[in-house]
Amino acid sequence: MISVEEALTRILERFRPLPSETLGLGEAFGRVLATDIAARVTQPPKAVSAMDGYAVRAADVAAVPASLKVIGRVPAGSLFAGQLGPGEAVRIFTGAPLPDGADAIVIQEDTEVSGDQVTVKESSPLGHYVRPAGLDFSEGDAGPRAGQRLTARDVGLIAAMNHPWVQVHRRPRVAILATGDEVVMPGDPLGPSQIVSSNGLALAAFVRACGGDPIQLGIAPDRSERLAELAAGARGADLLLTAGGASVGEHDLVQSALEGQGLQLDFWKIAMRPGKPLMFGQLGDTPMLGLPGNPVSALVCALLFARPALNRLRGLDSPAHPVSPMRLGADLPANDRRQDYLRARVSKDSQGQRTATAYGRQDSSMLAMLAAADGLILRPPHAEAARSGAMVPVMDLRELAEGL
Ligand SMILES: Nc1nc2c(c(=O)[nH]1)N[C@H]1C(S)=C(S)[C@@H](COP(=O)(O)OP(=O)(O)OC[C@H]3O[C@@H](n4cnc5c(N)ncnc54)[C@H](O)[C@@H]3O)O[C@H]1N2
Ligand code: MOO
Repeated sequence: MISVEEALTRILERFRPLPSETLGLGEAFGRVLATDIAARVTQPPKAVSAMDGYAVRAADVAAVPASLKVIGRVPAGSLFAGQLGPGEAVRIFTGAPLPDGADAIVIQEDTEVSGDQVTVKESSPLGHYVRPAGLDFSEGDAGPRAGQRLTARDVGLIAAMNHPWVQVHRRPRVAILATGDEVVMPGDPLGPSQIVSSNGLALAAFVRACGGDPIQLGIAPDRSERLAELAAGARGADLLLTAGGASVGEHDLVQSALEGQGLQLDFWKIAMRPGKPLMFGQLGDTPMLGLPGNPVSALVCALLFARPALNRLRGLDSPAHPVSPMRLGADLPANDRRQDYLRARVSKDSQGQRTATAYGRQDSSMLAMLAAADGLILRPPHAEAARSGAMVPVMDLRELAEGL
């Protein structure tokens, strides 16, 4: 058995960012930029008013009340053709360019209008309510960078920088193959000793949450030829995930069946719980992660190993799993040689201090508990017994995996 760290290092060595593609900005949310963005325009392009009111010369309204002659109006999107002279004002609206000669805005609430005269009741210092050209950014300024996952804010900024298209990394294509004679799809006829398959659908959802496109290869029965046939559908995918058949029983056929198809095994078995029988290798051009069949093991391994691989494929450079220290809510016994990921409830006290309490029974078949869990308490190999109140590392499932 190898350590979790070594397994992750060996997995990540096999993955490089996928090539980029050009996408309309409207489709780019959540994708990872392949190039740096620089502003193609200056925003705002000219000095503009930040309020509805009157463009004035600050000097003319230094002493109030001041009576000015309104010589025109300038809504947003137009330009005032003339020049504003002493004793004059121009009616102006939010976002409209300042007329030449004006250097301050008086908001309309501080004025009284009569005919073409406006009486200004409050003075307005130089530059008041004026947004100078380039306040937000100037042409050539740096925007979002290559390797950034685009948020709604980024999309807004890139649009404002006048880019209709962006270069983003292609989404990883992930083939998913569930295995086992005992599993059938939800809703299908269920034999007396059969159970409903959750792994394929859960992994596909997880792949989507990680920015990939899942390809369902179906459920392979425990027969090598059929398993190999279905796995052949992974050709062209960026990653093959199998679930089940990874362990040591005579019916655990994934390794032998795929070795018959040229699988180059890199490693098999990790000192972790859940997830010990995980295997990693290469089937043709496609890296393959053989996940254990227990639903919790499959998803925890996907989180620990498939997610960093997918992050690398989609151009993100954040393979590490964020882990934060939390207070332990109940005693834990000493650990054996497998690194443990204990499903736990996390609560927050009034000071925001978080406490993680492991569920009593930790069985890798218990999907309901995983779904209810807020976090995974990380117990390194041979960790000593820990008392309630001790600080322990926890992976926060609610913050972490965009949907695990
Ligand atoms: N003698 C040993 N037995 C086992 C060992 C071991 O070291 N020695 N390891 C155990 C561990 S740890 C795990 S984890 C499991 C993993 O086994 P497999 O990857 O071979 O998975 P299966 O045997 O195919 O299935 C395990 C379990 O999960 C259920 N399952 C499978 N597929 C699905 C699915 N699509 N949806 C829902 N549930 C699924 C299956 O019915 C089994 O109950 O091996 C231990 N055994
Ligand atoms: O991954 Mo097995 O995870 O210990 O049941």
